[in-house]
Amino acid sequence: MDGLTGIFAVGQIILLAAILALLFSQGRAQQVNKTYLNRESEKELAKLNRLRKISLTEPLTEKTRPESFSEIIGQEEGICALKAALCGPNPQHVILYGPPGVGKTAAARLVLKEAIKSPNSPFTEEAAFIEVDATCTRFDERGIADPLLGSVHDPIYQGAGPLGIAGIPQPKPGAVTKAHGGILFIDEIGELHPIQMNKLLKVLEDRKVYLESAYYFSEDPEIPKHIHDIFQKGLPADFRLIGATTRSPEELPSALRSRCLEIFFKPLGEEELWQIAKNAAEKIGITLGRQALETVVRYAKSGREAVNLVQLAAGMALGEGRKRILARDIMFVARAGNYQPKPKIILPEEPAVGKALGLAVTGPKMGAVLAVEALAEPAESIPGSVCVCGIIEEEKFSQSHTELTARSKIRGALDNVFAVFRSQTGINPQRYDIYFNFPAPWPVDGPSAGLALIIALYSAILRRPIPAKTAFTGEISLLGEVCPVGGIPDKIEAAINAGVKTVFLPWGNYPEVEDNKKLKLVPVKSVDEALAYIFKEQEKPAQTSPA
Ligand SMILES: Nc1ncnc2c1ncn2[C@@H]1O[C@H](COP(=O)(O)OP(=O)(O)OP(=O)(O)O)[C@@H](O)[C@H]1O
Repeated sequence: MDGLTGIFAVGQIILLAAILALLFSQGRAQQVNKTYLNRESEKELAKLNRLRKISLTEPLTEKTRPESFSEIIGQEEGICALKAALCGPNPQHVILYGPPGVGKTAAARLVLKEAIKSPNSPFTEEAAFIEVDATCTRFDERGIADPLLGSVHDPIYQGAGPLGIAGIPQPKPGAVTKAHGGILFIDEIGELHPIQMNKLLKVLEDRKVYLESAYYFSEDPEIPKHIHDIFQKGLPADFRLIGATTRSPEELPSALRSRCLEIFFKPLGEEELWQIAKNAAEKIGITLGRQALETVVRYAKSGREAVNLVQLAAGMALGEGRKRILARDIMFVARAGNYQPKPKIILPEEPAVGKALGLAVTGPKMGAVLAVEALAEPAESIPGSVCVCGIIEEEKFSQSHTELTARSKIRGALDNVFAVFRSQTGINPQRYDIYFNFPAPWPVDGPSAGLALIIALYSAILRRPIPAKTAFTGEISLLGEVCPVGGIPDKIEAAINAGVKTVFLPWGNYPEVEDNKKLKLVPVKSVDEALAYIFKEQEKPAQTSPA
């Protein structure tokens, strides 16, 4: 018995010694490991600090970035609306629409500072401005990673740390929580994945984010209090959203649009691009001659392009020891960057047969002047042919899951034009071979070209010249009425920029027109009236401002 006890005791001692040896070797291994990690970390830190000591000069893009609203050129209306939306006591969510590079991001970045200055603003000095680009917000449908909305790091994942080892899920706040109390700016919001868009809408509604995890149990006493709190009450996400997009409003979900104030930034005109280029050159301490500015304006389609041209040309000039940018520097940069000169409509200086000017809208706040050419020759056989170039022939649209195809609106307008022409003049247009051409850089559509079309047709068949620098907009009905159309303010602005001197427009649109001295506006109720004023030179009282 005693012998057995002795053997047992010896065994216990050996076991204890083995356990102690194991623990010791583990402890030592950990110690070695820790020392190794510390040494590696120090090396990496030293490398990082060396990198941080290296710094290049401030990029020219940074130097030319607008620092106040007054430096954002040509967007006074948009900025005024943005301030109204965000600088008052009840800030609203906003969507900024507009073509690329016209100052949307620049304005969004400045508005929070402006709002904080306002005495009754709910934004405090600490309010955050968080910027996210929807084209690169990645997410995982299981909610493992979502830098926009927040995610949960579940204990099954590697690197879950002490909480993970203890089986505790860890919530990670996303940009919506980081922006709490401030502004979340989502650039290119139109590109947001539909799943994220829906989740974002829910956050806008609740003003908090609810996170979920299969590893969360509300009864688990091991889970720390703050994690219970997050899973049960959600993470705070009370911010104001500014979304910016180059898409048109119809392409954005209506649920988002209905929650936001929609603000449109306009494409920049020649004078504005001129000013932007001039300011950019001043900011980087270089001069830009008149010819160089003219070249910038010819090639730049946006504020960003104007600034980019100046910056690169400045690099060239400085490289050659010059403090002045020449037109040839801009030309070189434009050619190297494959910039194409902007299509520019050349207005006829003299009255011309068969050449009318139409007014179009190519997007939100984007008006354009386009030429409408018509040629008519007596046909060899009746009916004569009709040839139309430069228009959209057919339109496709979906309705209740059905794909429909319709004739384009301009095709319909053409049919009305022939019918009205015949009833107005008694001349059968089928006795002619008729050619229409729209020499625009994009395919033309819409019923508002009706008035320009009938004027061009009348001029071509009756060989009557159309007055120079005169543009027409208006839909015509089968009975010859000139009906109201959309986009009048933008069309008028485009007409002024192109050098048009007289615009014929529908009487019904006249009240929308703002007072202006740069253009003669002639409102008409019928085709008959328009033809009379243009071709029979009847006196129409000139009106330059709405009655
Ligand atoms: N209206 C403007 N006035 C002054 N500078 C401008 C203007 N528009 C653009 N710029 C210049 O171009 C740069 C880029 O503009 P910004 O990022 O604001 O354009 P954006 O409309 O947000 O374009 P995107 O839709 O491509 O993001 C600005 O930092 C500024 O230097």
